[in-house]
Amino acid sequence: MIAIGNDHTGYELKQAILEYLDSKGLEYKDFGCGKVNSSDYPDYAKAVGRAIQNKECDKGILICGTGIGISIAANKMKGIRAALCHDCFSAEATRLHNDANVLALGARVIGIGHALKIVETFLGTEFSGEERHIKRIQMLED
Ligand SMILES: O=C(CO)[C@H](O)[C@H](O)[C@H](O)COP(=O)(O)O
Repeated sequence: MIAIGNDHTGYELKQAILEYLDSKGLEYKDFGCGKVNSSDYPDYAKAVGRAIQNKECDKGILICGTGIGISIAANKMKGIRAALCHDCFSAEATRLHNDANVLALGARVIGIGHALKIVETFLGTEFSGEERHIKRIQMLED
């Protein structure tokens, strides 16, 4: 189950991602926000992070204007490894090496087509499980 959340800047991109997830038969839970003029990205980072912490969801996607604020917020939560990715190489590497459980995107930075490829890459890549990466992730947790 994928948790998804966005601030006001990310609504259109989220709708495109939801359509993509539907087309692939992937289940998600949408934590907002809807189409509003203004909202505060920490609220949505917190909702998505909590859903992962309590194991309601196993991965998350967060969107704000740059992806920066919402990833900073998510990364303050224990067990959350949010990766801001605007290219497929990073999206693949962060799954392989960091076992990132949240993908952050900047809706004001990249186009929808590119973002969907990044989502596909992120969701389609498994953690490598290599010992050195497990050790480093444990160091992050500690
Ligand atoms: O947090 C951000 C920057 O790191 C996001 O891009 C926000 O979406 C942005 O700050 C929202 O700005 P706005 O002027 O309130 O639309």
